[in-house]
Amino acid sequence: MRIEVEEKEGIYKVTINEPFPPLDLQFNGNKSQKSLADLGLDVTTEGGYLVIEKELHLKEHVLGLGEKAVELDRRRRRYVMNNTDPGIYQKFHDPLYINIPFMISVVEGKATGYFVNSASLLVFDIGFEDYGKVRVKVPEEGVELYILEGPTIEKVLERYSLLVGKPFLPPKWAFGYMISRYSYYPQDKIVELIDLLKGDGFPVEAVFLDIDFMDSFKLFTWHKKRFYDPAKFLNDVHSRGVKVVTIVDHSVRADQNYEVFASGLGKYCELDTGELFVGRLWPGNCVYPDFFRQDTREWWSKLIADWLSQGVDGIWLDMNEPTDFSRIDAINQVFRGTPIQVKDLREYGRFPENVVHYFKGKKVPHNRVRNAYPYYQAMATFDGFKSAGKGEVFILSRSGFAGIQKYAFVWTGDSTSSWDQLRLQIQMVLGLSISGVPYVGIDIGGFQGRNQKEIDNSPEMLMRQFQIAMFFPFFRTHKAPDGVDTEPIYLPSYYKEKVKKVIETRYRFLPYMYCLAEEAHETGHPIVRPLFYEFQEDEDTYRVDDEYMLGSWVLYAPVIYPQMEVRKSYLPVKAKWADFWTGEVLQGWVDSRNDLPVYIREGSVIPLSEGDFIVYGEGSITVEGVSVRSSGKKVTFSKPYRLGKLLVYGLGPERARADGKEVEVVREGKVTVVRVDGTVKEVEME
Ligand SMILES: OC[C@H]1O[C@H](O[C@H]2[C@H](O)[C@@H](O)[C@@H](O[C@H]3[C@H](O)[C@@H](O)[C@@H](O)O[C@@H]3CO)O[C@@H]2CO)[C@H](O)[C@@H](O)[C@@H]1O
Repeated sequence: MRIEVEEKEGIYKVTINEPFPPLDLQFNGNKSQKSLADLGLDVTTEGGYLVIEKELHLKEHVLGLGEKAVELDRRRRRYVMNNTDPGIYQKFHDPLYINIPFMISVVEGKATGYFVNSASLLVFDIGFEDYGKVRVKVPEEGVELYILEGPTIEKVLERYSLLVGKPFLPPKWAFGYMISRYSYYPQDKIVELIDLLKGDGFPVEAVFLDIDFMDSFKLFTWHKKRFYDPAKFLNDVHSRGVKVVTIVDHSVRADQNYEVFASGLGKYCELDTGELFVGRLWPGNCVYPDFFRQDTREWWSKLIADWLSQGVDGIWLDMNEPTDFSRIDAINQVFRGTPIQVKDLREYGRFPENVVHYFKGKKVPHNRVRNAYPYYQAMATFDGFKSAGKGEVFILSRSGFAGIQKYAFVWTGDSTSSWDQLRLQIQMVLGLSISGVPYVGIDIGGFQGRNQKEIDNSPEMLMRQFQIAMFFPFFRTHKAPDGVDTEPIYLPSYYKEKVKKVIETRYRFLPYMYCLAEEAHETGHPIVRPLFYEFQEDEDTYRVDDEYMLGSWVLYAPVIYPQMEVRKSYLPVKAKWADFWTGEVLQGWVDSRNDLPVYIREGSVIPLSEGDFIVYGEGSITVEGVSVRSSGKKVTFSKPYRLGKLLVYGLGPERARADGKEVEVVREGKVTVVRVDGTVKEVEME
């Protein structure tokens, strides 16, 4: 076995034999003096597999690996990395849509990252098969492996994003409330729905069009009756300040009279015999672009650019694991009319094994690179935005691989509206965040309609889903055709008001969330974070995965149990916290009776809507190019700033002066409110 180790700035690259990596990472390291053993690793071969091994310490935490329907600490389980459309999933189902071969190990407070640059079916066994070992099975003869030094989890993520790519910077509207349904139509009803929502006081930033907007599911077409005048539709929606995002699957209808199909011949996935691979998806017989090919990506980018140029604002890439129904349809066909029901067809929703791609001048079996398909599709789609001259990019992708953060938002797919899944959805979102994907969210409302007994269609459940998602970067309601309506206007008044409060609170924190998006773009830091990200040495935080942080300064402990009156939450003891609503200063295990338990960490300067700021002790932040500093007694802006109110937590002032002039100071509970409402450079408090 040939093994080479290179190093550069805290990153080690281990090359084993002759790899064929899916991502071309520009590393350029120097030859390292360290051996594999010095890095705590061992590599062996076992029945055609490479096996990478390391010790699993008794008090080690293992994090990451993308979208996994389990607890955030991945110990004592085996994970399969193979992008899959599960149709429906519950906790512990594996694999799901997004698989990222990147894990972070934390041993005695010291974090180290491991990234395996392979898009084939890897198996990560974290102390399951062998109690004291982490073993990664690679079905290849050669592989590229990167070890990323910490010592903090944050530093590992910074190094990972330097290596694999930094998150793109989305437009501000992407963080607002968006509506979606499988499927909204006809066009006038959508406009009416937007008016109803807005009329009831709900903001709407974007509307998503699911597959029924197309003519016979042909990509880049409009259904002639349902969208009788697309230009009018786009104009009607835009004139209401709302963006339009359309779904674009990877399935091109195989139809000689369909221009897109004809224009792409020679660029689709093939079988190893050289024949075109004709599969089945929503359009019936269809073909799939081979996104591993440069010429396919260029062709696709042009299609995307043309589509966007009519005024479409965003693209939703669905089914891009990639999924194909041909084998599922064939199996169902065999048993049609019999009492036999095949229970789990998930395995068969993937491309057959004899599909090949043309990648970097080689003919490669699909399974060797499968997990990177959505990455290359998203890359080509992103380029489409650029060639259309769009200043803003919005892509939502269901599947993903390492690097998807450079191009897209992701969400957790076809979730279920059940109590069990409330906690699971938080875990899945945080699991993705900690795997380098900051723009993530869920189907608020739970996608599944009425096809399972666990589904809870109660207003309380819908309200709780809005609540858990309050600070998730992606914030969209979406539902299957047979489910209840999830837009909040359909809720009974008590719950409607509660959801309004969630949306208002989210919008209140949007300026802060956007600062975090900028931080993610510059550094690779996640927007929502598990508690252990901020408090790596606090062992309690590794088992608390029903709370999350928004950046470093806001902790949120959503209510996830039915009829819960008191929410017990953990506020890490290394910091001091103030209840956002009351200003009460707290620490450790606390009880909250509030529906939205939000806590502010000491040391924060947090921009809110309407030019307001929270200040709690000494801290700083940069918002829209203005850097804001608080010494606890004085808040200074680097440029004149139109300030609304300062909400001062902790010890409040008796008197305040803005640029030397006395201003009003009032108390709201334990929060001191300094009202300024004007352009200032400095506010002093006594
Ligand atoms: O564009 C329409 C929606 O497409 C996605 O969801 C589909 C999913 O990918 C399919 O696998 C399938 O799932 C169903 C499954 O086949 C069936 O056995 C049963 O278990 O129910 C599953 C869910 O209904 O159909 C889904 C669409 O119904 C995408 O994830 C959605 O967001 C899109 O709205």
